Amino acid sequence: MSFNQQQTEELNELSRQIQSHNPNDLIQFCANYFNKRLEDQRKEILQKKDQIENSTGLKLFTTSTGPASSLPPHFNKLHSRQERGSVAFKTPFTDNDPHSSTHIFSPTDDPSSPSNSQQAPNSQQAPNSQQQNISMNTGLFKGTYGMGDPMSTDPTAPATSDSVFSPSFTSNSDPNDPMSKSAAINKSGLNNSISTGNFNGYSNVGGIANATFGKSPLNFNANRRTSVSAEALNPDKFSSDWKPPVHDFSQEQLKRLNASVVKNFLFSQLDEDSLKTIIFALEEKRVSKNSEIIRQGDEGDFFYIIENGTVDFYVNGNKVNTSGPGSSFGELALMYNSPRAATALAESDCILWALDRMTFRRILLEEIN
Ligand SMILES: Nc1ncnc2c1ncn2[C@@H]1O[C@@H]2COP(=O)(O)O[C@H]2[C@H]1O
Repeated sequence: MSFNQQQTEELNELSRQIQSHNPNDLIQFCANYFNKRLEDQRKEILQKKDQIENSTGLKLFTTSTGPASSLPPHFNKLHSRQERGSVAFKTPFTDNDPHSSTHIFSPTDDPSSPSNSQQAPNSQQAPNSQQQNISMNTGLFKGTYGMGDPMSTDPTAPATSDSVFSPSFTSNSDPNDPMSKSAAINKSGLNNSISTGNFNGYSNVGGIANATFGKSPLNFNANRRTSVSAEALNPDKFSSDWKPPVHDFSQEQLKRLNASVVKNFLFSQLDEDSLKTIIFALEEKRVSKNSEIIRQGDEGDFFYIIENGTVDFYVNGNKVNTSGPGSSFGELALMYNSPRAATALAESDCILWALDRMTFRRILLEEIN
């Protein structure tokens, strides 16, 4: 088989990058490289959006304006969409998180260096492990950072109803497209790297202890996988009768959800039904200090929101990030069907809310697409 022109150009450029950086971790480097390519491609589409709309008269990205159904009684006090703020998907690792006043970047980071393994080559905004990004109260779903702005230049934001993909650019039936509606995951095929059982009460998952600042406490990633098995990600295995989980909450949990997570969980692109679905699909998970919540290289199983506590992130053993209450993490593997990009360790006892992979993809990503 011969490559077409686009494929040849992509491969040539990748070769050039590899030759110029000579990375130690080739697989990680390639992953970073293509993530950056994806970012750039989306950014370009955003920048051309108005131009295309003006010249064609077509509205490429419509915003859902349908009437919202009512929430169940427990959530009558949920904030209105306006009160929840404007939000869309944002990953805080490949560009500056506007919530963080302490986010520090080094423009000279080597993309293949362990401290920067999620960062794409040539990025001007690489998180530097020597300059820790302490982003308390920041997160993917925190509002007020210009999300919902159709011309937002956040290249990492997945498609929202206002942004990113034009109908001609992405096919909803392309299983290779990580944002494809058909690229659903068969959860039964997933390896739950941190099983729900580990969260039943405070536990020390993985026995990781004595974390030292800036370095992972143990060689926790020795068995790092560099790809996610085709079986786990086979969209054909998605069952059409899938239903999102509906959990029972105690009054006390509802109160906490209402007071913290829901307030910070700003799914402004979701209609009330979807918001309700997401909220009832959340599972409370408590982890004890030093527990491994996510292991780099594993398959993605849950997306997490931090209600309480602090979580540290390590890439190839180097601490790269810290998140606190209101932040969320674990979105990358679910969004891109990729291995976990970092290890997440509880820096303190934490209360987390976990959203399973299927609900994340089927409700959240589809809804904001
Ligand atoms: N510097 C970082 N690089 C990659 N992932 C990070 C980083 N800091 C925090 N994370 C989070 O760690 C998570 C590990 O699982 P995911 O790859 O699904 O999603 C990742 C991010 O949410």
